[in-house]
Amino acid sequence: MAKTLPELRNQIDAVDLELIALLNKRAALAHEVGEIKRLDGSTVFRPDRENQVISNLQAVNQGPLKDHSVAIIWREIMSACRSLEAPQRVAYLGPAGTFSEQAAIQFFGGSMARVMCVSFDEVFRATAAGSAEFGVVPIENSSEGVVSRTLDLLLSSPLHIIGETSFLVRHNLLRLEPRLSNIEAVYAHPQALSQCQDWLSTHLPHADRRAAPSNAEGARLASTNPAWAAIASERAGSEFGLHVVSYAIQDDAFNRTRFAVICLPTTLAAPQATGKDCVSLIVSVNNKPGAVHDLLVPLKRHGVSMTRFESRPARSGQWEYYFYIDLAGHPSEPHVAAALEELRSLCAFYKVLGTYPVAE
Ligand SMILES: O=C(O)C(=O)C[C@]1(C(=O)O)C=C[C@@H](O)C=C1
Repeated sequence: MAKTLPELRNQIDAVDLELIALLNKRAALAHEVGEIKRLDGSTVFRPDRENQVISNLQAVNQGPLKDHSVAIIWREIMSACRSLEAPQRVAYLGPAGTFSEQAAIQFFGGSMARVMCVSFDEVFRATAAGSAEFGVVPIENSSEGVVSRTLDLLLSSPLHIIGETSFLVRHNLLRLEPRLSNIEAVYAHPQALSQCQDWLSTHLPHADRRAAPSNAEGARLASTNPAWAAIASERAGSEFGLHVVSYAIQDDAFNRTRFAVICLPTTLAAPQATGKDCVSLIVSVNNKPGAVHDLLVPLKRHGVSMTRFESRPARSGQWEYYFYIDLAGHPSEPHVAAALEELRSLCAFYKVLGTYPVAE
């Protein structure tokens, strides 16, 4: 006979009692690890170890929980364990409700300490100055391309990339009034305005498009005037008491944004190899015929795949460029090390931005 609702709930309560005891047992062990780290002065947060923990569990997971859910649950468990030592101070573009905040929570879990900044420049400054241990910044969007300010800041910054995270970004039109009519102006970060430009031209051709420092700040502005709207996440809407007038208005249904996690090399050295890693570099070559082709030769020779290739003007006025290159692999693998060494010998400028595990 099928179990009744009270019987099932009693069983769930009993399992939860076992879980809370086990979780606390786990937290006590993690705390012991934390003590060892405190004595030898090493960093509490070890993203490579966390990825290993999650992939070990996914390998034995028989469901019904999905592997993706296992990753989310254990990220939070480890975030809670880390916070017993000291919560990681993480800088990102605020206010509350930005996609950067969502990215930071996805990477560090909800037990981090939040350092909200007014611009990407401030995220870099706060992280380099030590008021935050880590920074989270958007690096590229699948429909709009690179976030050029982030790339330019990475060039001159002492910070390196130790991780990445990405998710589908859904933009919504938010407003005090639950209607699409009589909207004078739409506020959003310039990236969001351009990711929704077709929708805006079709549905709100007469509304003024106004740039805000962040989508969440746009939502705050929209909460001050009923004739204004904002493009932002549902979370930002509920933060500022706005209605969602239209859902998912981004022009590309698969609009994905990738974020980089940055820190000083003294906070955390490059994560160890996990088997699914990436090396990010910035290089430049002297402006001569075939120079870019030459860059690719060592990669081909040593069998290293290039997963990304972007260029940014070097601002020398000479039509020179910096190339932002991502390679699959880890420098501890001999073929990757050999390719990097050869590449370095060809470049007028060569900077390793970081080596880190690739996001799922
Ligand atoms: O294994 C460690 O180094 C730990 O500190 C334990 C633990 C965990 O909870 O499993 C916590 C923090 C680290 O980021 C990695 C893993």
